[in-house]
Amino acid sequence: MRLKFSKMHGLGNDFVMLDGISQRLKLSPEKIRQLADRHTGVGCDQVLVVESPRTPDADFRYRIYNADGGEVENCGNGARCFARFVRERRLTGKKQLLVETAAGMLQLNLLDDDRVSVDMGAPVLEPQQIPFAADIRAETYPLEVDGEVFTISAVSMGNPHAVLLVDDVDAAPVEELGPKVEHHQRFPQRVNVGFLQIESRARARLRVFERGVGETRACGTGACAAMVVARLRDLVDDSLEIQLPGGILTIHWSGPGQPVTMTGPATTVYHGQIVL
Ligand SMILES: N[C@H](CCC[C@H](N)C(=O)O)C(=O)O
Repeated sequence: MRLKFSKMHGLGNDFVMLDGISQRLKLSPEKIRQLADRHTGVGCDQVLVVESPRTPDADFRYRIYNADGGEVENCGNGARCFARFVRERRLTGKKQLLVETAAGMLQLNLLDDDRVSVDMGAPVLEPQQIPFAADIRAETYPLEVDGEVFTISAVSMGNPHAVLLVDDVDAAPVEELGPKVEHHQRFPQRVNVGFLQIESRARARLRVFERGVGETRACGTGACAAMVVARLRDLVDDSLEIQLPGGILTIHWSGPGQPVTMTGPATTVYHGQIVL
């Protein structure tokens, strides 16, 4: 199968973007893993597929696959790159897009300063909807890992996130603790793991060990989850600049039941073809 693709990234969280409208795609988990492989394929954190919408008021549908081949519900950096991709491929002339994802509808806005703003929807905090094994909803939960108890918060942005507060992200045990929390039995669908350092009520630093990928240079849904957790604990105000290893995302959230808005760049690196 010969596939045309675009290689893109959002602050270094990189993607293989596929137009599933102009070309018929049959992508098994094995083919996704092959595409994502940084030695034998194109190499990326996630593979994103553009499809025609299934509901009348949506402009497109977009599907997200982690490098391990698993399909997931949401991808914030990917949503920004998606908006740039469909414009550059002339699949639309619009600057405001309504897009179906497995997590629900996303509103994407291409801004004049070349960034993309995404209404990521409202966070979900009920444990069983995250999903996370807990009797009642709380701001924080004790999580035992190898006999040590860590304090986490749990939230869904359509995809599950655990957030831990740390004093210094550079010294955070991302590689060692990340996979153990990702695969913790209290997260039946595994989980993305954020390490969050609050610098002020308007600035924070974040590293994310992503479900199905490992540590990425940025994670949009992770930044949204971190904002929600910090805001609920009254550590930040409604607008937060989050510094990730790959760069800065601006997140706005005015409180429970309200949507989280994420704004940042989306970059096209090159276009290519691959034979799978
Ligand atoms: N990098 C993506 C998150 C992908 C989440 C994926 N790792 C999952 O399993 O939910 C983002 O910018 O939101």
